[in-house]
This record gives sequence, structure tokens and C-alpha cells, in this order.
Amino acid sequence: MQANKPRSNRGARCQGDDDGCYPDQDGPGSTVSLCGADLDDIPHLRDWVPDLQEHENPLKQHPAYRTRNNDYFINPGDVVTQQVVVNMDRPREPTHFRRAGPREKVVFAGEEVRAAIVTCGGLCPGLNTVVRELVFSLWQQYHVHDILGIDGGYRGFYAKNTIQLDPKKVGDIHKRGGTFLGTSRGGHETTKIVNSLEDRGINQVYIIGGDGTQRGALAIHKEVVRRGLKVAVAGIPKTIDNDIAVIDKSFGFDTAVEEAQRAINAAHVEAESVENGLGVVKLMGRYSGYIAMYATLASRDVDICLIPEVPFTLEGPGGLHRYVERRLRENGHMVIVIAEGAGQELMAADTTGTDMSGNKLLKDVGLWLSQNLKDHFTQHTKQVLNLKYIDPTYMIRAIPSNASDNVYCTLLAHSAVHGLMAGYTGYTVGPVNGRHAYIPIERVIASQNRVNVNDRMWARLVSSTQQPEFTFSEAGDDSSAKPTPEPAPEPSHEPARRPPVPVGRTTNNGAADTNSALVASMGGGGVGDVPPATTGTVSFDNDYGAAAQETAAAAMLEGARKDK
Ligand SMILES: Nc1ncnc2c1ncn2[C@@H]1O[C@H](COP(=O)(O)OP(=O)(O)O)[C@@H](O)[C@H]1O
Ligand SMILES: O=P(O)(O)OC[C@H]1O[C@](O)(COP(=O)(O)O)[C@@H](O)[C@@H]1O
Ligand SMILES: [Mg+2]
Repeated sequence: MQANKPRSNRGARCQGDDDGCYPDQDGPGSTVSLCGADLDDIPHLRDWVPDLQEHENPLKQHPAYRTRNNDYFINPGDVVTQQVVVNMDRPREPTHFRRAGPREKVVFAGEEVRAAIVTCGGLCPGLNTVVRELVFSLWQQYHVHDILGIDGGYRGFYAKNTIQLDPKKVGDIHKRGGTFLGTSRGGHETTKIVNSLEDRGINQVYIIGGDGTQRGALAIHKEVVRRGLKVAVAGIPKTIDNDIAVIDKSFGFDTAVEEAQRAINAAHVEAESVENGLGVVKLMGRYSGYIAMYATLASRDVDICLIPEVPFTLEGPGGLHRYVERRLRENGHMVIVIAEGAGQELMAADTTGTDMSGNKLLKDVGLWLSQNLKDHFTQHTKQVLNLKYIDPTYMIRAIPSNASDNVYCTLLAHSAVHGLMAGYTGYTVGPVNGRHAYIPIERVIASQNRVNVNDRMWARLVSSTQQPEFTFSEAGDDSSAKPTPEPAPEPSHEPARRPPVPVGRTTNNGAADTNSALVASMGGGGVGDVPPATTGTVSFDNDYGAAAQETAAAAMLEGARKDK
């Protein structure tokens, strides 16, 4: 069957109140107009499935969800705004996503559904909770009793038997780390996967995984559309690195940061118990240093946090070596947290290849840095160095999710099910400014979240650790004493767009970066439209003006020593 072109309302916009602008009924073939707003819409099965039948949502009869005025259901016109901070002087038309949640009408009857759930990529706390809650939502809310678990990631669609799932089987899996279904990297073969969907009669697919997995989900969705199948595909974003764009935060991240505290605590206890004690802790973070940054901020015991977004140098007056020497002289002990993706360019350039998904394999920067510091102290100083290296990498992701991540996973799973039951497809579900939304998969994979070093969060970290920039200084000035320049404004969750800095050259963390992403800026329009921080025209939160921010940052950076 030839598929119709999927509908897109991206850019759909009404002309104002007078043109009768109001959210349409969400009926077949209709489009939605929004007053002065862009809707980044998602596909619906009705776009290519002719004569799609609608049914009453069975939740209307469900004792737990039935409410007297039916306000449990999402109004078809409800959308979630991406930019919640705007500037009065330069209002912008924000992007919106469809609000996630149950619709009054569904396009699948429970007995008609054969659902499949798959987990792909690396582990993350909460995977089992998502699987459990998908099963419970399908089973209890929508009377779907044919649910297949796909064994071991994408390749399980075509190379393995499926696992029949029911509430009893998954009832307590949320108490365990890992994934009940197994996972893998590589193995995505779109044609084989969609053939398997057709052969097995699967018409709903729930795909849990990171950016690579979401790319795979989009490929499956596109092939489904090409074949004109009544198969709905939802992505549920998973990443321990918290680098998935658009959504507020990924599940398992809080759990991982919490677990990382234990490693940092241990490093600190070890370090302060001996002469010249140095604890080095390596945390995950291939391209983004969120775990390292949040774990450092939460701990307050960390002296240096190194992340992939901030290049550093070892040698010279502004280098890491000098600072470690000085800090040990001053304080007798210290803790360094390093994200696995940091400093990769400093290590020997032997190629380490890629994993089965094509991700570059990283060299062990924690080990390397530890050895490098030991060598430096042996060869160049008279100081002893008691270095303890702690690598909790897999321990922080192989654990069950904590309470708040469990609740978050529940919402994600239920939102995913509500959307597919209503006929929406080709989306990734996730919270945008606290409200769950259906985001086109393309949007989620278009960019990757990175720590924006012009963000106030990074400034908070720098003011907490008191760490300098570790820059190369030809002039021989002791830039290790120089604080990082004043912080720039809060970014959106788009990646930091810092141009690559050559190894060993001076970086300018926190200074003007005209490409930074912003929520809003005085006299500037937003992403890619930001005045340099040094002009002082940036805006901060209402309660914390630019001048106050600058003064506070300067005071923090110059004055106070950390209370350890
Ligand atoms: N560009 C892509 N297109 C289709 N599938 C992909 C793509 N990138 C990765 N995948 C598949 O997604 C799965 C997980 O990807 P991976 O990068 O290992 O983890 P993550 O999803 O956590 O980023 C693998 O099975 C891989 O083959
Ligand atoms: O050893 P593995 O399983 O390949 O995983 C290691 C990599 O996966 C990551 O955890 C990223 O995984 P996510 O897909 O969860 O973001 C990186 O931090 C790390 O480099
Ligand atoms: Mg990935």
C-alpha cells in the first residue's frame, strides 16, 4: 500500500483572534491552529491509514481515572511551550509541542493491539520501571493483553524469540537495576525490523533508548509510513549522560548523580586522611559533563571538575599540575572529578575504534590523569602524593532508580501509551518545562545537550570549587590564580556551541560566546542571537540582576576559600 504524505503542522499558525483562531477538534484529517504559535507537530496514523476508526477511551469506564466532568482527558488543543522565559521588549513566538496524556478517543481497541517493548544502548537506572509501567498502563488502562518484550535490543526483533509480558511477570522488576529485556548496541536493520513487525502482527512499538536508539526509532517509523502500516512508534528517551535535546532531564540521571556522591565521599575521606591526599573520581559523560557537574555541585568536596566541554592543559603556569601542587600545599588534600570524555585530546593519539553502534571508544582518562599526576609529582616536585583513583562508572548506572526517578519513569511510560493509543506516532515523549509532551523524533535527535559553560550553572560550579581555567599562558603569568570571567546567562537546553579549542592554547571559558544558546536576552532574540557577555547586556532571572550577578560572582571567585 502506498503511504500518504504524513501531515506536518510545523509552522502552522493563525492570523489572530478575528480569523476564528481556536484549537480545532482533533478529528481525522484536521489540523490545529494556535494563536501566534508554532506547533512542532507529530504524525498521526490517520495521515496514511484510511478509514481509521475511533473508539471511546476505555479510561472513561476505569474506576481510578473516571472523573465526573472528564477533565482527566487532555484537551486536543493543549500544547506545551518550549520557551517559558521571554523578554517583554522582544516577545518571540514560542515553539509548542502537543501535550502528552490520554485523549477521549483512541484508535486502537485493546484486543486489537499487539505491543512490543525494546530497550537499546547502555544501561540506565529506571529502565525496568519504564518497562514495568508500559506493561501496567497497556494492561490495566487499555486492556491490552498481548505485550511482547524484545530480547536484547534491536537485533532481538529479527534474531531472537520474544518474551510475553504481563503485570505478574514485571511486577517487581523496578527494584532491580539493568533491563529485564536485555539490551545491545548495533544490530539496527530497519528492513528486517519492520518485516518482523509485519510478520508478528505488532502494531505498537515502544522503543527505550538514547540518541542512537531514537535515530533507529525514526528509521522504523519512516519505513512503517512508507509501507502504509497501522503501526505506531513511540520513543522513550534514555541516557545516563543527560544529553538528549529538548527534554528537561532524562530518567536515571538523578539516581546516577546520587550514587556518584558515594564515590566522591570516599575519595574525599581517603584524601583528607593522609598527607597530600588526592582523590580522583571518573564519572560517565562521553560528550557532556552533566553528571560530573551535578555530582560536583551536590558534593561541595570537589576542588576540580573536568568535563568534555572545557578543554584543559596540564603544563605551564596556568596548567593543572601547578594548581594541584598549590592546592595541596594550601589545603593538604583535594578531590578531582573528571568526566570520561574530558581531556581525550591530551592522550596519545592511538585509535581505539568504535563500539557496535559506531560510538567512538574513549580512552580511560581517569587512569591516564592519575598516572600523569603521579609521574609529575615524582619527577618535578619534592611533594609526596597519595593518590587514590576511584572509577564508579558502571556502579552508578547499574542500580535501580530512586524514588523520584521511579515516578518520572511512570509518567514517561504512561504518556507514551496514551499517545499511541490515540493514534499519534513518530514521537519521543518527555517533559518540556515540567509538562510532558510529544516531541517529533527529528527534533530530539537534531542536537545533543552539552553543558553550556556560559550558563549560570557552570558559574555556580566554578564558584563552588574555586577552580581556575587551566589554560596555556605564553606570557608566563600565573593564570592559575585568575578566576573564570563573570558568568553569562542561562542557556536553553541546546548544546553549547563553543568552537573547538586547540590543545594547549588559551581558552576563554565563560567569556563572550556569541553562539551561545539562551532562553532570552535583553536586546537579543534568543538562540544564536546573543550579545557577548562582556557587553553586560545579558539578562538574568528577575530576582538576580546582571549587576548583582557579576558582583556576587566576583566576590565568590576572589574571596572566600571553600569550607571543607
Ligand atoms: N543512526 C542510527 N540509525 C539507526 N539505528 C541506530 C543509529 N545509531 C544507533 N542506532 C542503533 O540504536 C541502538 C543503540 O544505539 P547506541 O548509540 O548504542 O545507544 P544509545 O541509544 O543509548 O545512544 C543500537 O542498536 C544501534 O544500532
Ligand atoms: O560501556 P558501554 O556500555 O558502551 O557504555 C559506556 C558509554 O555509555 C554512556 O553511558 C552513554 O550512554 P547513554 O546512551 O545512556 O547516554 C557513556 O557515558 C559511556 O561512554
Ligand atoms: Mg548515544
